[in-house]
Amino acid sequence: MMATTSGPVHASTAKPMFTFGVIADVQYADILDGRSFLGVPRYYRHSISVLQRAVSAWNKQGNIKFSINFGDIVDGFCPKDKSLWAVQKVVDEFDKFDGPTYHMFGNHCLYNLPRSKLVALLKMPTDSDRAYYEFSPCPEYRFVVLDAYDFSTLGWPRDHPVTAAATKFLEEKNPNTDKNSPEGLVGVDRRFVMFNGAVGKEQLSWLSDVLQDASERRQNVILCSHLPMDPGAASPVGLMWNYDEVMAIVRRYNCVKACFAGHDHRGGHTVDSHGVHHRTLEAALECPPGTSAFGHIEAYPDKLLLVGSDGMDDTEMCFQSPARPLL
Ligand SMILES: Nc1ccn([C@@H]2O[C@H](COP(=O)(O)OP(=O)(O)OC[C@H](O)CO)[C@@H](O)[C@H]2O)c(=O)n1
Repeated sequence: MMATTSGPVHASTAKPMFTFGVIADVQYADILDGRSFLGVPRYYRHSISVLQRAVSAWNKQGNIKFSINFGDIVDGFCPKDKSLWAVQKVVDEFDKFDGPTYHMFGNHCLYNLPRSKLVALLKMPTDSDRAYYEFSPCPEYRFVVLDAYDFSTLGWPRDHPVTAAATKFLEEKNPNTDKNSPEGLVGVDRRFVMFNGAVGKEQLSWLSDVLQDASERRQNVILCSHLPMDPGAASPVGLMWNYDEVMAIVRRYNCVKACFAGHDHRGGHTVDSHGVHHRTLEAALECPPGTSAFGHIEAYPDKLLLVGSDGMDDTEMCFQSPARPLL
């Protein structure tokens, strides 16, 4: 039995259908250690060692089918003339893993490089500049990777209509001169800061179509996003701007079993009122030298089991409604 924040995890005797690796917020930069805005130590050079340990553990385990990187591959403090080099250096480490890695955008990625460049560098499986996509590792499971900065002030060209619309939106929601500051905002309204973003209209409609199709196929869906989507699993200041709209779509179907995210570095876990698990993953960046935050997740027909390294809590996520046979 393993220790967890959410109760005891019972080692399963059954074989998982598949297993995948997870890591979040590497935020690598070739700079001296520093601190977050709130004073939490950040180890910019050590974070790539955490990734190296993750890849080595996944390869050693031998049955990790793919890995998911939950965004913020490099830090905003990375000198901009080194951004391309730093992203490539981290991608090269992921490439040492014996399987594909699925990436998503985080705010720090977008402080460094434009969206179009990142889509290519991160080899996102899309046929355009779109940074959201889905894949199915087996007939019973579907993964949806969201672009949580599709509607945001980050990453789009200055004269792009999304930049103008998102700037106006933030102006209406956040009265502070510094739009990264949540000062004066109360409760979940604290999420209306510039380092967050939203899933845009077209992406919402695409999500609804994917979930409809997954429901018809009786698939378990796992939503992946850099930004958390439930206040029980993250601090309000880390939430997606329109997490409520995304969750309203999720609740039209009952195929989504878990939502995974990064961004809020201390991590968290909750089960929402509809039985959906929300697990925010602990950040690689904030692991003191010699420690690590990564894990692998075993997928069963009726649950997910996250087995974490020292800095990532183990979590058993039992589904409220078990998977049914395919039609
Ligand atoms: N209260 C704050 C918090 C942050 N900032 C500034 O915003 C930029 C991004 O912040 P940072 O902490 O680096 O963002 P992360 O994505 O690493 O983490 C997100 C949060 O932890 C979510 O919970 C940076 O320039 C900060 O200085 C701010 O002004 N005021």
